[in-house]
Amino acid sequence: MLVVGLTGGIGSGKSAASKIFSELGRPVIDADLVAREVVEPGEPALGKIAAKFGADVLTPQGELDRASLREKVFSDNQAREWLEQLLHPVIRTRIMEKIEDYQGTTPLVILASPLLLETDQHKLVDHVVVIDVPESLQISRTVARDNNSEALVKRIMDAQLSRDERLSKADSVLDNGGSVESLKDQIRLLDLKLRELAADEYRL
Ligand SMILES: CC(C)(COP(=O)(O)OP(=O)(O)OC[C@H]1O[C@@H](n2cnc3c(N)ncnc32)[C@H](O)[C@@H]1O)[C@@H](O)C(=O)NCCC(=O)NCCS
Ligand SMILES: Nc1ncnc2c1ncn2[C@@H]1O[C@H](COP(=O)(O)OP(=O)(O)OP(=O)(O)O)[C@@H](O)[C@H]1O
Repeated sequence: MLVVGLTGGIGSGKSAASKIFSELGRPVIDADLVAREVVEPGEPALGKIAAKFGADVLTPQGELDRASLREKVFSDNQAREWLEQLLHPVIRTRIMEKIEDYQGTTPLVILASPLLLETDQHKLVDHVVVIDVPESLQISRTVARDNNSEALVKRIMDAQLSRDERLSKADSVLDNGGSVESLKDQIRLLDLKLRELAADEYRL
């Protein structure tokens, strides 16, 4: 099975691209969703986060108050690094389990992750696809989507690889500076190429 990493900065279009891959029948593992699973009530990580940051990172129902934690970790690098050291190993293990579950059921699986190249998640994939947009578009699309200020989006981008560094590590690039239709066309072509790569791997 070919494991394809799909990465890009905040607001670059990973979710949009994942949806298109899903429509083509490709299974997608979404690292952002995994990151949510590992802090659900009852998970050990949630208790550790509450012990570190205090009860104001929990909602009255005892769930993680994501907006509150977001403000804290993207204004304090030490706090962000603490959170990453707690969560990234757990997220990686869950991702590995999900990849294992797909073994033998599909020729290729997509791992969509904002931090594929920033963490050692990239070691889990055979091919890196970078979805690329100019930084100005990353900011405007994220601000339009979320209830986040431009300043916060820029701080989140500062915690991620630069556009050039990310592009330098790509095996394939999707240009999402145009329409969703254009993205679809690129993904249909890329999917053919990935299927060939998967078939080559099978023949080896
Ligand atoms: C701080 C948290 C609670 C904020 O939650 P929120 O619902 O606002 O954002 P969400 O999780 O949907 O992430 C949105 C985007 O923010 C960016 N982002 C998230 N965490 C990080 C990080 N540690 N470093 C850089 N960018 C990040 C990504 O582009 C991501 O797609 C959350 O992002 C989190 O738990 N982050 C730490 C875990 C992590 O690194 N997740 C990234 C996927 S492995
Ligand atoms: N080609 C496009 N044209 C216009 N809007 C787009 C395009 N691609 C994505 N968008 C919109 O831009 C926003 C960001 O896209 P998306 O949520 O897919 O990014 P993401 O990379 O998954 O972000 P994050 O890192 O925050 O999870 C969304 O509101 C999405 O609908």
